[in-house]
Amino acid sequence: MLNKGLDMIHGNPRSRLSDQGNEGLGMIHGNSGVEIQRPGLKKVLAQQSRGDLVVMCDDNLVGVMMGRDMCGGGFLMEIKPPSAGRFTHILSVGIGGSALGPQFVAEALAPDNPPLKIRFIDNTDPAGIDHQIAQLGAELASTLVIVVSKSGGTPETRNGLLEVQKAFREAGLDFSKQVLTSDLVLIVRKFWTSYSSNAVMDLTAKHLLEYKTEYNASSFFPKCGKCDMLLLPIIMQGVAITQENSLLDNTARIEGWLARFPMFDWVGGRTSEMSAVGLLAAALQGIDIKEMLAGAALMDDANRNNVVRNNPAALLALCWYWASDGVGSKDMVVLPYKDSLLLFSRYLQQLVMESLGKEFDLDGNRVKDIQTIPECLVVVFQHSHLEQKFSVIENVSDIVLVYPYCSNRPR
Ligand SMILES: O=P(O)(O)OC[C@H]1O[C@H](O)[C@H](O)[C@@H](O)[C@@H]1O
Repeated sequence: MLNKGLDMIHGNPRSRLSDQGNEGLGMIHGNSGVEIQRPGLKKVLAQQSRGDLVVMCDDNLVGVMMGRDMCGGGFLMEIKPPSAGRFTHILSVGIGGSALGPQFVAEALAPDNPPLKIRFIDNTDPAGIDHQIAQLGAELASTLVIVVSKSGGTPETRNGLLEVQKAFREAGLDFSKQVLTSDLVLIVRKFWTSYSSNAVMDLTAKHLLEYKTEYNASSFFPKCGKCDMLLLPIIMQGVAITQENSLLDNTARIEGWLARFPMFDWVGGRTSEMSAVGLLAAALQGIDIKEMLAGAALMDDANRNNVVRNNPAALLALCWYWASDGVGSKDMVVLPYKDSLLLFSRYLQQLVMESLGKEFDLDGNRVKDIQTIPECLVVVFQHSHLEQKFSVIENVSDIVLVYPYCSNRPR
């Protein structure tokens, strides 16, 4: 799972770089159609965690947001909404695998006061959607909407998007008109392609002006107060993360949304957290996505270990297999002791039940191995569970209990 998720950050899998000669490349731009094989990937992640590289995630808001100016000040690109000074909120619209990962990560890893606070519309309940929009109130004007759907046609997500667009209209904010012309998008893409290939590390005002001239953009680029870098004002309100040519992709393209991040068919929606689906929202909340990727790489290594007792995923699977007689005869109940892991069980539920709840295995054998993780059980369940165990019934062995824990709330 992790490997696929990690590979995703390198964009188009069609061409490959070998391990050799990768130093300094590190970040890969999706348009260049490059993928790094695993040994190279590890090296890249190590470099990223030293902070000397920029994580690129295709066409490429993560790259944009991660970019620092030469003097180490604010973002090189100043991204702002058309009707407010700066973005204050993200409204993420998606469901299932396109919502649960980012939700879990926001709950577990976002700083106490993130630069952008995130809200989710992940169901088609009209009252729930209205509630999220109403709570934004006037801050809708400073809200960046990210619409995530691998298929691009999921009705719940489409409903959420339509409701959000309606709310923008009613607030006098035109969702689609408030996006930038493709000229400047081109400039941004070209800029980052150059930056990411190390061709241009000494980006100066002059260099950016060349782009400005080349694409005849009429925007005014203010200078950074501390160095010579120019700030590119990017005006936008809507971002789509979806498969190319999906309904959502076409909508975003026709309506001229600023950014469209591709999702690839070989990445399962439920395992897409380490792709643009999870990384974009995380980066915008100020979560260190380089550390996320480095941590994922560590787990990826651990879960490839052939020695079962050193392989956490294999151990968990084996325990569950053993405890449920190999046929999923018991449910797994996940009790996070950490408040920050509250949504872990909900994320895991989708991951496991959708992956394993199949009638046939990969070889076409009938397995009907229906393994279940009941809906999000929080640690308070531990309280009632113990009460039940010690006072009412003796036997609660119809479930497998898992207690995820981490010593500190990561920052
Ligand atoms: O990302 P989408 O295509 O909109 O699909 C959203 C979700 O739909 C269903 O729930 C599928 O079972 C999930 O795997 C998927 O993540």
